[in-house]
Parts: sequence; structure tokens; C-alpha cells
Amino acid sequence: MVALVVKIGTSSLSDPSTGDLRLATLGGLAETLTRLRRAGHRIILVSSGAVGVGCARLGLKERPATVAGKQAAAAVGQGLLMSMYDRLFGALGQPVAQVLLTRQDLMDRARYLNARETLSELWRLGALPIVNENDTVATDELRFGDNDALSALVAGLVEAQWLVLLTDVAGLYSANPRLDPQARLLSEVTEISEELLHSARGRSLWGSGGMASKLAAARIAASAGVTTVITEGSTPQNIERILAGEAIGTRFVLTRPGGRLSLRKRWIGYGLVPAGALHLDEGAVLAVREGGKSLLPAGVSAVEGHFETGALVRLIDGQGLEFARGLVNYSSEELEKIRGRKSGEIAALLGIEGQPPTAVHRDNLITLS
Ligand SMILES: Nc1ncnc2c1ncn2[C@@H]1O[C@H](COP(=O)(O)OP(=O)(O)O)[C@@H](O)[C@H]1O
Ligand SMILES: N[C@@H](CCC(=O)OP(=O)(O)O)C(=O)O
Repeated sequence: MVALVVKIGTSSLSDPSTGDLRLATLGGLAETLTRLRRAGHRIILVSSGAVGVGCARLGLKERPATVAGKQAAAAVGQGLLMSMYDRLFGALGQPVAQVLLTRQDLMDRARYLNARETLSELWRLGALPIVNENDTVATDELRFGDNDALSALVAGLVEAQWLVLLTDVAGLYSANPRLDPQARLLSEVTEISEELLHSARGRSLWGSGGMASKLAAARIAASAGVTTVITEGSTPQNIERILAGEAIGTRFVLTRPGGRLSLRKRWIGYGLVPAGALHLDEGAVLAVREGGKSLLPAGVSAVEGHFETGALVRLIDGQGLEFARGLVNYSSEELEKIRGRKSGEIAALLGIEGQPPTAVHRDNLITLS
């Protein structure tokens, strides 16, 4: 028996030109997930669409530009979505539960564990949780922004084996298939390179993250040992064939050099929101990325943003790319004073004895790969 998170995007559950719900798709999804649950699998559905469906109900022709506009549309759409799911799954005798999460819920350990308990209890009771971001209250800087990331974090939270991302194309292509007729479907991806991320820019009219956010989600999922598949939402029945081992859509077989990350490291890497960035010199990049070493103040060439001790920062290489994240031992103000300097000089520079020799200790650091 497996634990499985299925995410359906706006573009799969509604018609982009009319905003009408795709009832056949949603009905097929309800039948498939109910069958899988009856077979003993543990299922969570992450459903987007609150903003899109809300806009359609309000007669809006495009996604609102303001945060308040999107949040108001989501408040209209979320109720509509849940009533539809309740009717479809209810017709099959399958109870559903609405679970609305914010990023803070997954950043705070007590709330994180509580969400996990509630999801397990829902499974125990035979219900199928339907998750979305709590759009009406999530503040802009703390939003997941897209449900691809949310679904990957939820998959990690419940230690799922599979994350299936349902979208409006057959999977990941070598280029955006809507713009490039030569684009090829990639059936297996073993590494998410910069080139691949570049080829995945662009999204559908109502989608929010596009393919690039699905790649980022596959990476987050892999760090928790979860296998991601991107596949077409119009044939949700394929989920059963995918679980049976058929190669449908794009499957991500990503292996981290150090294996699966601990819960704490996943929280550092993907649960928290970075407060700033440290630019590293070449030697420090090598030591951290290849050597698995801690970051010393000597290797920091520039400090970006204002943050306190303990904040999460992005670590940036010479090409300006983020390659790691970690919790800092110094505030941005202190790091400005000690960057580029030897550990032995820290006490004198800051006027305090007994300071940690590292800017970011390796126990508090994860490399993004
Ligand atoms: N390399 C690519 N392969 C497949 N789709 C791509 C690629 N690059 C961009 N896209 C776009 O991503 C869209 C799907 O993402 P998105 O609109 O966010 O969907 P969803 O609503 O399912 O999250 C596709 O319709 C396609 O236009
Ligand atoms: N919480 C938002 C999610 C938006 C979102 O991620 O959309 P999509 O790219 O279609 O999965 C909503 O329900 O509209």
C-alpha cells in the first residue's frame, strides 16, 4: 500500500476560455482516487483552481493583478470547488475533507506536526483530504505561490512514495510544446539542470507556476524520497497505470548524493523563507558544495538583505546562482564586519569573545541538487 499525493492544476480542472469546470476530468479523478482508496492506498488530493473558478463565477476575464483581488476570487472559488468535490466523491460514498494550509503552518514545527496528525486521522477515518493554500489569509511574502511546491511539501509531510502532478500537457517536454512543435516529451528525468529549468519557463493562461515550478516541486519531493510524475490531467485513470509501473508522462528519478534529507534539513531547505543571501568566493563554494564543509566568514564576499542570527539565507556562487541554503550564526550587520576575515579575528572585530567560528554550520546547511 502506498501513500500518494495527487495535485491537479487550474488548467486541468477548468476550461481556460470559458472557466467552465471540466466535469468529465473531475468525475474520472473522483472515480480513480476512490478506487485507489478502497484498495487501501492513502491518498491526498491537492487541488488548485480557487482563484480561477472564483474569477469565472464573478465574471472576471483574467486573473486579478492585485493580491486582494486574487484572495477575494479564491474565497469565492474555494467553496465552489469543495461543494463540487463533495458531490462527486459523495456520489461514490467517499467522504472528503477540506484542509487549507499556509506556509507558516509548515514553517512552525508545532503546526507542522499538528497538520500531519490531522491528515493521518482523516486517513484513519477513511476520508480523503483535499488540500489547497489558504489563499484568503496567506500574506504575499509568505505564500507558497503555487500548489506544485505545496503538494511536494505535503508529500514530504506525510512521507508519501508518489507525487503525481496533473497538468494540461502530457508531461515535461524539451521545450514549451505550445510554442515549439518540435518539442519532445521527456519520459524520464534524472537531473534538473539549469538548461532544463530554462526550457520549462512559461505557463498556461490560468496556471500560476508553469513547468518550472513543477521541476522545483520534483526537487523538493526527491529530497524527501518521493518520486514525482507529471502527467496529463484529462486522463486521471492513468494514475493507476503509473502506480502499476507503466511509463506515462514524465517520471523524475532524482537521487541526492547524500540520500534522503532528514526532516530538519528539509525544513531548512524548503520549509523556511530566505531572509537574505551570502555571496561566496570560489574556494568557499567548493568547500561547501563538494566538500560538505561549513561556511566560514572568510569565504563570504558579499552580504545581501537585513537579517538576524538564526535566519535562513541563500548561498550564491560566482555565477549568481543559489546552490545552497542555511541558518546563519551571525546577523547581516555582524557578517558585514567579519566577511572575508579569518575565524580568529572575529572576537576582536565584533568585540565579543566565544563566537562560533562558522558563518553557517554544515549541520544547518543543505545543498540544492
Ligand atoms: N518544457 C515544457 N514542457 C511542458 N510544458 C511547458 C514547458 N514549458 C512551459 N510549459 C507550459 O507549462 C504549462 C503547464 O503549467 P501551468 O500552466 O502552471 O499548469 P497547471 O495549472 O497544471 O499548474 C503548459 O500548458 C505549457 O504551456
Ligand atoms: N491556491 C491557488 C493555487 C494556484 C496554483 O498553484 O495554480 P496552478 O498553477 O494551476 O496549480 C488556487 O487555488 O487558485
